[in-house]
Amino acid sequence: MRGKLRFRCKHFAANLDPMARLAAFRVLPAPLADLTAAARCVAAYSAWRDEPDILPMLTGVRMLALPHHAGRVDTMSFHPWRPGDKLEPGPWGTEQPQESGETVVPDLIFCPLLGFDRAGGRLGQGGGHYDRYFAAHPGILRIGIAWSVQEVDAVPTEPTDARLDAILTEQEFIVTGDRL
Ligand SMILES: Nc1nc2c(c(=O)[nH]1)N(C=O)[C@@H](CNc1ccc(C(=O)N[C@@H](CCC(=O)O)C(=O)O)cc1)CN2
Ligand SMILES: Nc1ncnc2c1ncn2[C@@H]1O[C@H](COP(=O)(O)OP(=O)(O)OP(=O)(O)O)[C@@H](O)[C@H]1O
Repeated sequence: MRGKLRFRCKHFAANLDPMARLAAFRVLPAPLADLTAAARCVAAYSAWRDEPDILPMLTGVRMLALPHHAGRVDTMSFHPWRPGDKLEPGPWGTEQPQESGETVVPDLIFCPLLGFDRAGGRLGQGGGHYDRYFAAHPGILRIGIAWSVQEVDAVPTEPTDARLDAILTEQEFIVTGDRL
């Protein structure tokens, strides 16, 4: 399923009309705009490969944080980051903030994914990094970010998978939990 979804995502992104790409993920829908405005800290990610770039849409938030790996390890933390701050390659190939020693626990996490379903199922890159973080911090709201073509009927779930509260695509805001 990961292979199929990577392929889908790559070709969808490559064939996106430039105007559609410009318009995608530019404005937060109302419930998310209110939540991010009220949040002390919002976590996002630095777009990798064909992932949607959501950072331009989040310039107004009080504090932004990005995922950080101290090494090729299971765990992940979040470091405060300001637009313009330097990013460097992390141990898994994604870009991350420079080591600052400063970690923060966000109130809301916008997370990347490979696949999602309408029950809040999420398929990630396979490291279990977000799942472990969600398990350790169950109170944090989890909003998946995806292109609409990343939807599948049912993501195969494991007991350790944490369900998303909602998913935002270039077409739709899908509420999947009862926390929003
Ligand atoms: N933009 C972005 N940042 C992110 C994630 C993500 O999915 N997207 N992550 C989500 O958890 C974490 C990084 N975790 C990752 C885990 C595995 C692979 C991975 O399989 N990468 C390569 C192989 C890398 C290798 O083995 O050296 C690949 O896909 O080919 C990538 C990221 C934190 N930051
Ligand atoms: N809370 C957890 N505690 C311990 N192991 C976990 C936990 N969550 C996931 N794992 C393990 O991590 C591995 C990868 O998990 P999974 O396939 O769900 O990753 P993913 O959701 O695709 O990746 P990611 O969350 O990094 O985007 C699996 O072996 C899984 O059992």
